[in-house]
Amino acid sequence: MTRTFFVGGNWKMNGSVAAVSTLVDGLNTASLKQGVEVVIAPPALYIPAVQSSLKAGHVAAQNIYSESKGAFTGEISAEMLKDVGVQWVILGHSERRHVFGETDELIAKKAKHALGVGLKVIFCIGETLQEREANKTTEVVFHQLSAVAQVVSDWSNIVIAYEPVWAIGTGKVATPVQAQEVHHDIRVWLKDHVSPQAAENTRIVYGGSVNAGNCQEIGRQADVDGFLVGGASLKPEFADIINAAQ
Ligand SMILES: O=C[C@H](O)COP(=O)(O)O
Repeated sequence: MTRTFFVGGNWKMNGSVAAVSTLVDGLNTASLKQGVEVVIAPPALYIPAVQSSLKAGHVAAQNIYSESKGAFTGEISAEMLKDVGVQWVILGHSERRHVFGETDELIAKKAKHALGVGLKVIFCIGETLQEREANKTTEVVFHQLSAVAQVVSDWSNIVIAYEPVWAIGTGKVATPVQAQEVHHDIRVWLKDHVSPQAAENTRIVYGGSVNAGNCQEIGRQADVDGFLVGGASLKPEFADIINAAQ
């Protein structure tokens, strides 16, 4: 099976009514390669605006809580996303893990709930610089994967985003070889711990300082099936990254 190239734009906590309109207009008028799955994750408040105006892609939320409804001030649920027609959610982003203290267990619970409701999940994993320097990269990402594998058996609606924490927003992009190595290890892990089909079919995308200048080479790696882009998704160069699809 061919894995459709996937490019996500995670706007994080950036934007305004005016900026959303400019960004979406830019994407709507850009010349974009066909056959690339584009998913934009604006701040939740701007989801309806992007959803109603974006032509060449779908919309994701940047987070959900693991419960359906109730006394959880400030949170939104998978059911609410489904209710307004959102298909995707990002879970396990390193900023959720490190700024908001989300654990592997909570992220797994959210993933199970989101998938059960019918959402597709962009599941982020990745090691810190300290962990990489201690040669713990695979140990860390395998642990993050295992937490979800313990509660989810069907990975067909999951895109894995490998995002080394040291590369996020730092300008220090992983080399193509570094990205390929970890993506390959993740694919082997999927084969051994989920199924050969999951290994073959699951998209594994790279995130961390992707830009128009480095995307071609990284995107060419055998086990890199796309990108999750932060900073550059807020700029016109995001169209070039989409067009780097192999
Ligand atoms: O979700 C996106 C990643 O955190 C990458 O962010 P960045 O492209 O700004 O490094």
